[in-house]
Formats: sequence, C-alpha cells, structure tokens
Amino acid sequence: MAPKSYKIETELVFLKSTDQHNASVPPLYQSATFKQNSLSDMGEYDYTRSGNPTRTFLQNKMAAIMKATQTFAVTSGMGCLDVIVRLLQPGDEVIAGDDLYGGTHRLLTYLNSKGDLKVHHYDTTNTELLKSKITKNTKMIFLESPTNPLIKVCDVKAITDHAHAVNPDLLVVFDNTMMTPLLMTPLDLGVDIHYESATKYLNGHHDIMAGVIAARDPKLAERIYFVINSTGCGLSPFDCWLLARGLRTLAVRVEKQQQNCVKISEFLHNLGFKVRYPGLKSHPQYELHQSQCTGAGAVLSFETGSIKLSEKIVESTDIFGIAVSFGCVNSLISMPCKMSHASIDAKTREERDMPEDLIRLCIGIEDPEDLIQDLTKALLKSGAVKLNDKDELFNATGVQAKL
Ligand SMILES: Cc1ncc(COP(=O)(O)O)c(C=O)c1O
Ligand SMILES: N[C@@H](CCSC[C@H](N)C(=O)O)C(=O)O
Repeated sequence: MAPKSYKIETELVFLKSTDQHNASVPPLYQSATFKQNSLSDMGEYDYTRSGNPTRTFLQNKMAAIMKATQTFAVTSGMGCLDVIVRLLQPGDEVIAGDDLYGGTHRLLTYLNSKGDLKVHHYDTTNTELLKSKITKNTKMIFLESPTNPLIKVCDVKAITDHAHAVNPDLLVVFDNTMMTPLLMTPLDLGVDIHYESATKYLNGHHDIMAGVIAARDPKLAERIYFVINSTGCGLSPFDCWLLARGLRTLAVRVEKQQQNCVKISEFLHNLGFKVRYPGLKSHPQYELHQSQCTGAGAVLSFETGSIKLSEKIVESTDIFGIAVSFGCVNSLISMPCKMSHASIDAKTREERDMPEDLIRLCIGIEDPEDLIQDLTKALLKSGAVKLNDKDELFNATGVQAKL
C-alpha cells in the first residue's frame, strides 16, 4: 500500500516516533558535535552546523506541510532571504514587488547599491506589466501575496508560468509569511523557492526568531544546503524544538485568528474606514485571492485620514500591544511607516502610495468581543468615532456603524 498522506491538520500533530524510548515528543539533541564509531564507520551527524536530529525532525515535518522535497530551518526570515540571494551571481538582474516587507526591501536595496545585484521593483498586482518586464536576463523574482502591509495580491501562477516560459532557469521566490502553508501552497502554484519567517504564525508565540526555506528540485535544495552549512545560519536545536512545538497548534491558532480578523475587518469596514483585508468582498483582488488561498489570514490594515488620529488610536488600546511582528496568539497594533516599514525611506514610501496614517492590526486568539470593545474604546478616545444619544457609533464623516 502507498504510504498514507494526511491532511495538514493531522500532519501537524502526528508523530511516528523513531526514538529509542518511544518518546511522545521529539527529543532535543542539544549537542554541537557527534562522536563517530570509527574513522571507517561515521554516523549521519558530525556537527550541528551541518545537521542535527532535532533540526531534521522539524525540517521533515515542514517538508510535509509545505509539500516540498526538502526544507531548511534557519535563524530568521531575513536569514532565508540572505541564503537565497547567495544563489545569484554578481550583477544578476532580479525583479521584486514594490510592497515587499521593509526588511526585504532593505536587503535588496543594499545589494543593489553595492552593484551586487540589479534590482527592479514593480507593482506585482499588474500582471501584464510584470510579465512585460521579465526577460532572459531576469534571474530571480521576489513575490509576496498578500503583501505586508498594503495587502496587495498578485497572480502567482500566471507570473510564475510566464517567467519559466521566458527563462526556465529563472527562480521564482515566494515569501508566504502572511498565509502560512495552511492557507496557501506556493510550490503547487509553480514557484521554485517558498520561504517564511517562522517567527510569525509557524511558531505563534513570539519566543523565537526563525525562518524556513522549501524547495522541490533536489539540485536546488543541494545549493541551498551548501550555503546554510557554509555560512552557519542553521537554526539552533533548542529553537528547532520550540518551533516544532509551536507548529502543533498552527491549525487551531490560524483558524481562530482568522475568524477574529474577519469580524474585526467587518466592524471597521462598517464604520466607514478604508480597510485592506483579502477576506472582505471590497478588496480589489478578492476573487484572485480566493482562487489561490483557502483563507484570508489575520493581518489587516486601515486608514484613518490623519497621522495624528492614527497615533492616538494606536496609543489608546489595552489588549492590542504596540509592537511589530504578527502571527502570534496575542493581538498587536502598529503604524508600519513608523515601525516595521520605517527602513523604506519616506520618498519611496510616497512613490509606492504607502499611506503614512496606515494602521496595521495583527489579530490573535482572544475573545473577539473583547477585541472589538478595545478598538471601540480607542476609536472613541481618539475622536475617530462618536456615540449618539442612542449609544450608536458614528464615524467622523457621520456614517453610522452597521454593527
Ligand atoms: C513578510 C515578511 N517576510 C519576512 C520577514 C522577516 O522575518 P524575520 O523577522 O523572522 O527575520 C518579515 C518580518 O520580519 C515579514 O513580515
Ligand atoms: N526593527 C526591525 C523591524 C522588524 S518588523 C517585523 C515584522 N516583519 C513586521 O512586519 O512587523 C527591523 O529593522 O527589521
């Protein structure tokens, strides 16, 4: 009989123990080096930079849920990108989205400024424009969908298919931090490298930094492993162990976070705010997002029309913590232009239509009514909404909340 393949929810928690004592949790091999039986009888592991059983356990689990042949756990999401760009040659041309995470933009801009790479940024929501820019010289394309923080969606399959038709050796790289393998399987859409900041949903508890890189082509996986072993950015055994523990609850966490986020997006939308969330029918690429993902995730952003007003809202919540990052069990609020995306200079932010008043909400697993109450209190305190004598909420332009 063919080996049984399980649904992702089962795969996340199922453990077929190979441990000598049949431990129900994968053991932690907190060891830098491994003794060999003899010079002619070497074991599978010699040194943790090159490989460690706890990392192997995590990577095998990740391969199953990312539908990859091989995955690699490294020290952060940015660490993933650092490994990936090392696959390129000096001066190579690459295409990147114009709303990539601020840190991704920073590293690509740095490499561009040194002449290590030639980086061209385009609006990835414009599929035809992007296709027209891909040439035989394009060696890599960096995509995110939905993007952080403008929640822009791109047609991953159309772009990837076209890119491979123009140049079969071109590598399409997809940062899936916002969706996780639970809501999107980029390798199934044809991308060559799928990576994620595991600091976010995969771990889910904000107690480690980590990143995971996934590939299907064994030759490509070999090149990725070479860089990781050579540079020493493999994830430490204890962090691998913590990440493997966090992963077990990924499905329940993401489901609850997403349910909460849908409610909050509707609450803000009904108050008349411009809300960016791919789960709302008002999102310009709602249909496209639904066609390539099985959910909308738990990050939304919205505009208030005034930087001062946004600042007051952000500083008036109790449950929502003012912090960067997302994907954790607790809810966070931030202003991307002052925080997560401050590394993109103000001129570039303006050119890319990034509203300075944008507020980002990263929703956790708390009770949704408590979260809405906390937001309502902050909106009232800041003056963004008002109560009438019947205790009904109105926004600044007089729109009555449809609660
Ligand atoms: C979409 C996205 N990709 C990559 C990263 C980088 O991940 P890390 O912070 O784990 O380096 C982040 C956030 O930091 C992110 O939001
Ligand atoms: N000071 C940090 C900011 C990290 S932002 C983390 C996360 N990706 C987010 O979007 O919130 C830096 O300079 O990288």
